[in-house]
Amino acid sequence: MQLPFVKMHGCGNDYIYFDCLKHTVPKPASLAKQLSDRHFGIGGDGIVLICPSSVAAARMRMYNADGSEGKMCGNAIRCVGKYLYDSGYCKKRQITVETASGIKTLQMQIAGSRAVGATVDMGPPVWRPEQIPVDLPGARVVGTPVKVGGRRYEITCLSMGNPHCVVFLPAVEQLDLVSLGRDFERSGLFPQGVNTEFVQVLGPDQLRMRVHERGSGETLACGTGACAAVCAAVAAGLCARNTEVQVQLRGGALTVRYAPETVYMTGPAEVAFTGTAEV
Ligand SMILES: N[C@H](CCC[C@H](N)C(=O)O)C(=O)O
Repeated sequence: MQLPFVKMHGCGNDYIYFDCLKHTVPKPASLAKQLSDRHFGIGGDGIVLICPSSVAAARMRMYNADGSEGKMCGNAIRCVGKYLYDSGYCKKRQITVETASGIKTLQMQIAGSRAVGATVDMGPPVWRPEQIPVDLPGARVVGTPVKVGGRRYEITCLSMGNPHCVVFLPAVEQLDLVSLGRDFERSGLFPQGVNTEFVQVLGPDQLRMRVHERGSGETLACGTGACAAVCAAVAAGLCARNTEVQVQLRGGALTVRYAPETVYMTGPAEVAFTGTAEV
């Protein structure tokens, strides 16, 4: 079966998008594994289905490269908004998208007849959520001491609709994220897996971050991860609340504001190419 797709990315966090408002995608989990392969498939961090919704402009379902389904994806939701706007499904500046972690509201950034990015109301963080049972001696909301891969770290765990573990380090560029990310995944601390962010504080409104994502490994950017990093930095007193924090990632920069009642994430959404997949 031939299925049209659009390859889009947010700061290099790239997914293969299918318009399920028109088409049906069979076995999305196995398709995600097949098409995400950067040698034998199209290549990507996973796939995203843009589906009908009775409560929003559309429903986003995203699958990581290993076929596991994620509950929220910050970079992908901006691209879903772009697709809905550019294709004429929803030619409005404010677009709602239903996700497995609730309905999110996007304010689209428009250039000419196309959307180029969005500010997303991501909702407030959930501290020490049930899917991250890090109940250790001395466990605290910020900076719980743990031993992973034989080394000591202080971790801050929270959910942005998906589970995150934030680790502040003096430098992140030289880290071996493949083995470090795998150590955290295999630590036994996170039975449902976790997205781990390694964060270097550059200033009160600037962070540098690398991320090892649950189900995809190191990605060039992670929208929910950037939000988790800023919330953890505010909780640790490293950034100020309600300040626009620039989060530098390998694939570009995101702006995150941890406001009194919610978290706003602003960033780009870009089309790389379109095509047809044989599924
Ligand atoms: N790997 C994540 C989903 C993708 C999140 C990330 N790409 C983002 O932009 O938020 C999970 O399984 O929870």
